[in-house]
Amino acid sequence: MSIALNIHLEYDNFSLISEEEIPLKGITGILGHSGSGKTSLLRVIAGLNSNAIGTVEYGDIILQNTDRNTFIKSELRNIGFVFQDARLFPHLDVLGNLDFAVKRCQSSSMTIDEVICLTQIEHLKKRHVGQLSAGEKQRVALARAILAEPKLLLLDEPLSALDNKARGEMVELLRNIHQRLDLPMIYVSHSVIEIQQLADNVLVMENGKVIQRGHVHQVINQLHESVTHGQTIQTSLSLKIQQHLPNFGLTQLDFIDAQPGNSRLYTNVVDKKINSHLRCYILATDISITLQQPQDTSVINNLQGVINNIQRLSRNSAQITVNACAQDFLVKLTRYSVEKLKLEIGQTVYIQFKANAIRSY
Ligand SMILES: Nc1ncnc2c1ncn2[C@@H]1O[C@H](COP(=O)(O)OP(=O)(O)OP(=O)(O)O)[C@@H](O)[C@H]1O
Repeated sequence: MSIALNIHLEYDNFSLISEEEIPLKGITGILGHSGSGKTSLLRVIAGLNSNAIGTVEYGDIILQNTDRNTFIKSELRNIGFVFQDARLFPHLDVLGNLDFAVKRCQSSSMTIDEVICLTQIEHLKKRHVGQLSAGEKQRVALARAILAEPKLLLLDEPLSALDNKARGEMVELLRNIHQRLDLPMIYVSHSVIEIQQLADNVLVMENGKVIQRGHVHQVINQLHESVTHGQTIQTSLSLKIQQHLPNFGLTQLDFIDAQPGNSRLYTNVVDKKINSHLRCYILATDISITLQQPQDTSVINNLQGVINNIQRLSRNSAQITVNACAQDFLVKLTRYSVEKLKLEIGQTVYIQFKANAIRSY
């Protein structure tokens, strides 16, 4: 099932044109600069933008069809929305805010206590909204949205006011909730890392249009610097947890489809079960290239590969794509290094990166 959009929305200096099919499975990330139209698109889906012209279909349910004068009101769409600012009722405590949602949804199959447990806010029940941190407010907003039992949850930059640690915890929480409730989500952000860590499919927006779409790793590995907007290019991948080496503070990883032991990689110890998958990324600036197989090096990760692309990024830097173990790795080098090593397409090289270069939240 999917949401099918064929929409045109016009403001004075901006138009959103979207002919898109968004899968109602997994988490879809929408990535783009500020002002690219991400929120406008979410608002159209939620029924919060009645100026939009065209059709919005949820499976075979028509949510909007301008030609037929059909427009299902937002409150009847059964679509949850968590905004950038949590939008809680400031005069109520946490329970009061959640009770309010329960009263509006007569048929909730989850109890308020179950949702409180799921969103890990037991200790906040009696607190007033003014006594909550930004991350705590977002948990409560999430609990409130879940209590209404939406069939789809829209999240508009819910982590933008959080520090790095709280972001990591929220990403983990959102992933758990998605899995436990099998609740499709559309998640908007301008952070490549948030989208990389959370989304299964990604749409990239620019100037009111979707310019790129596909599986998360594929889209992120093809992002152009104009979209990453100062965020470093990265290799996005999922690796299998092979074993933990607690004495060294390391976890051994492998490519998901690789024969065991063929292509060992190491990262700083990760709290995940053996054989589970780690969604991770390596910044292009964290990988270096050598022409000979490194010997006696302190850099723990070394892979042989072949250069399959060299792209100039600026006057003095280039992005090199090295295919190693059937995975493309993106490497950012200075023009000086590219010329010094005489790098060219088809050449066999070795890439190397430290354990802490394999990052995840
Ligand atoms: N109600 C409105 N009236 C006029 N212009 C609007 C309105 N809402 C949004 N816009 C304009 O539409 C464009 C897209 O806005 P939108 O909020 O969808 O972008 P965004 O990608 O979500 O940005 P951000 O990441 O900053 O939230 C912007 O130029 C914005 O100024």
